Amino acid sequence: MEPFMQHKRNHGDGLFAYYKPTSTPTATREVLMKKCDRLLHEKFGHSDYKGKQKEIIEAAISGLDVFVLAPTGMGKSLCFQLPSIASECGLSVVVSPLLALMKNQVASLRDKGIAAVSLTSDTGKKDKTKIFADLSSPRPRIRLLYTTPERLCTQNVMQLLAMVYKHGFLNRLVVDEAHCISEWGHDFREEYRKLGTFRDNFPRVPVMALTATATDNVRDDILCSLKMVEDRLYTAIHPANRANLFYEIRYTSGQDSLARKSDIFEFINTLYKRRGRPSSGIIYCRLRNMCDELSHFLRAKGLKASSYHRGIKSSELDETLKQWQAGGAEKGNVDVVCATIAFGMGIDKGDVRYIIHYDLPKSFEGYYQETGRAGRDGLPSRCVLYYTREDALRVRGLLSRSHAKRQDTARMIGAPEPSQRTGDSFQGLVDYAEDTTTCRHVLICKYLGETIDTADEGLMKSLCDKMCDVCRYPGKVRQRKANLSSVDTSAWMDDGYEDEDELADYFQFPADQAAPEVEESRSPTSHNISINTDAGPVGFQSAKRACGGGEVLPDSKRMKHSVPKPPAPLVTRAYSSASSLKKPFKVPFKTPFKASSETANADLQPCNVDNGGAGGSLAQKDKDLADSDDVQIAEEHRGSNDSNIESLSQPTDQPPLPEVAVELEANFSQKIPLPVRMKAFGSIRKALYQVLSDGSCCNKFQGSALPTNTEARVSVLANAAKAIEFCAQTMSATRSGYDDRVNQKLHAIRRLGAVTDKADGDEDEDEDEDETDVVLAVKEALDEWITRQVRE
Ligand SMILES: Nc1ncnc2c1ncn2[C@@H]1O[C@H](COP(=O)(O)OP(=O)(O)OP(=O)(O)O)[C@@H](O)[C@H]1O
Repeated sequence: MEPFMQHKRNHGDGLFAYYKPTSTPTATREVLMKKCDRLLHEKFGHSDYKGKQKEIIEAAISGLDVFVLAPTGMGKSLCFQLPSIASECGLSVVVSPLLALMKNQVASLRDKGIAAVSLTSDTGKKDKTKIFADLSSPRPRIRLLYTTPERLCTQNVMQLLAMVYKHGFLNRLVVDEAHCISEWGHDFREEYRKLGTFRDNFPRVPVMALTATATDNVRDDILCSLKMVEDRLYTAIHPANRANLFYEIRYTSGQDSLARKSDIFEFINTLYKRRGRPSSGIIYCRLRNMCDELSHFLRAKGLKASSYHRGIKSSELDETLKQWQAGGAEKGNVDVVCATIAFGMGIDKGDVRYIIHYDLPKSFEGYYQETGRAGRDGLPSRCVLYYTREDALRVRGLLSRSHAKRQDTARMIGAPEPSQRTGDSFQGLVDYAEDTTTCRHVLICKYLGETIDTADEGLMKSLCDKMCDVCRYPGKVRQRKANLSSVDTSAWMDDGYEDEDELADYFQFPADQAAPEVEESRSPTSHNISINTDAGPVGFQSAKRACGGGEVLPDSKRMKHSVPKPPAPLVTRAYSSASSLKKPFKVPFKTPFKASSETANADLQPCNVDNGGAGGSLAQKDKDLADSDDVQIAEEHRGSNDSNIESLSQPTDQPPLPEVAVELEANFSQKIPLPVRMKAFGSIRKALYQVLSDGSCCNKFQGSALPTNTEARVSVLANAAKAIEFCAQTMSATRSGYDDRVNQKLHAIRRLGAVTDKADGDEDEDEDEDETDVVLAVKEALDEWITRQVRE
């Protein structure tokens, strides 16, 4: 077994590291280390190294490959920044997943007078020219070049680096947030996997990979992908524990959002009173509209709150970040940010005193990363997670439907079975929340693959000195858990992945995308739900096995036994383009679609709709559901048909879109009037046609180009538009919500058409949700068409 495979986070001596001597002369190393010590004070203003920083830096300047696993806020950046500037000259290339992360680091380095630049889609032409000129010179002056994996792997950049390498000035490759490399990592980004070519091209250049959340599998995957070499590898693994964070779960039931918001206000207010001044904090919400609602609520109560998500203009986001970083003491500044995961990696503010999760994150690692924004100055800080079983079921439903969709797609295109990693990570989080007997710190460390001897009192005290609700007030925690809705574990065992037909009816989202908006008002207050109440060792065993045990993840069986069926009230006749697209495209028009008052000014070509099919069954379904929330919402909005769906004008040089016959997907609810849906469908179809018909973005669809035959092309795009419309419709309980979602899809289609360097624009999962829907819908329509061709 390779040495790195043996490394485990270990709490015995706190740290675990391998070090191998290299050919770098000792004298040179000593000189460089002295310089690092000096720069640590002079440039970075720190009095001493933290954790294993010194050893890591020593290994780096010795020319070794380095793998660093250290908790959030430990100071990983310094581990590559310091060696990069300690050497007399030469370039370090830093690969980072997020523009925001790069921006922050580059700005901070430049403030210190260090020649750092970023090369991304944001970089202006002039700056790009300067960077290229400098790197092509015989002795480049740039010391740190931040870039994305996509850009790094372009021919231009590789050629440029080849020149730097030839001149002997390519010092190292740094891969920050390296878990993105691994399919087992929660932020997996396919493009990262190409980074191994760096080693092929520049074999003498050392590589450093850093992450806060890597299980054994992830670690092995990273080392293997980057082709890091065993006999020149230094591994530094820090314990994951953040002893200064107080972890707490607040158990509630149902979706009483007012009660939860009030509770959050009380929590913040009490904290302010206790400290005698406001404190910085972040409240994470899965949904954008909840960020807005909550920040509005808190502002109305007198707190300096602001919303942060990808639905807000980036200039406004920059402003919010600035105001929050400045703290709320000044007029106009901000204390608390209500944010989606867009506000995540790269946020480095020392004095964040609390992190609240308004609802459940989608993965354990996400939770760990997000809580890791708190207390980076080492002072006590609080992390509160609001937990309801209804929410757990909702997220579980999303993830399982997404998994089913991936399986479908994989089967269709003959790709390997997708891993169940996301579902297992989420299960780990549910087990963590359900556990009221084990210290939260212990649970986190165990989840991340550490071995903890709970009989070792000294160790236990060092992990958690009454810094979690379970250790601080165990009785109260158990009492509070009684607030949760009751469970029916038999449902857990009986339902799940078996009923493919039913699952195929659910809305499907990619597991690694932000959850879609689901109107709170539609949520049930109690269900027969299937949560494993007997978490703790057993629950965690599975999570650990899933992420750290080195085993490839199981089997549909495990999914079957651990994935509950989403609660009935959330189940509408949902989007399933996979199944719906299997139906042959309908050419004959049953009932011509008539332009009504609300569609008279629609910028779409006339379409035809099968009212008899869709409408008829809808009427029956509405009758059946006469008392449901859906219908009530529909009643409220009946008659308000003014559309806010954006128009996409068709370029004059394109011929008008050919007419198609289409039968929109039926739904139980008629909350969105059919003519409005038809208009949306037309706009989406037109947008797809404009953006995709030249074939320029076919790489997004596994290289499949749209059919050249006009009739087939029209059919594919209409089917895709139908799926996208239904996707927007299914998740909307109100007209305005529907309009917003359709507009988001239209924007996503436009983004697809823009020439982008994906990672550069891809700053958060949340941002890409719509784009992914669009891509999936088109892919499925294409697959369906290809399958039909083959059959015929
Ligand atoms: N030796 C040190 N002494 C004191 N503070 C330090 C030291 N090294 C780094 N820091 C500070 O620790 C904070 C966290 O650093 P950094 O952002 O590099 O953490 P990280 O490990 O990359 O965290 P994350 O994974 O959450 O991004 C920064 O504010 C940094 O200035």
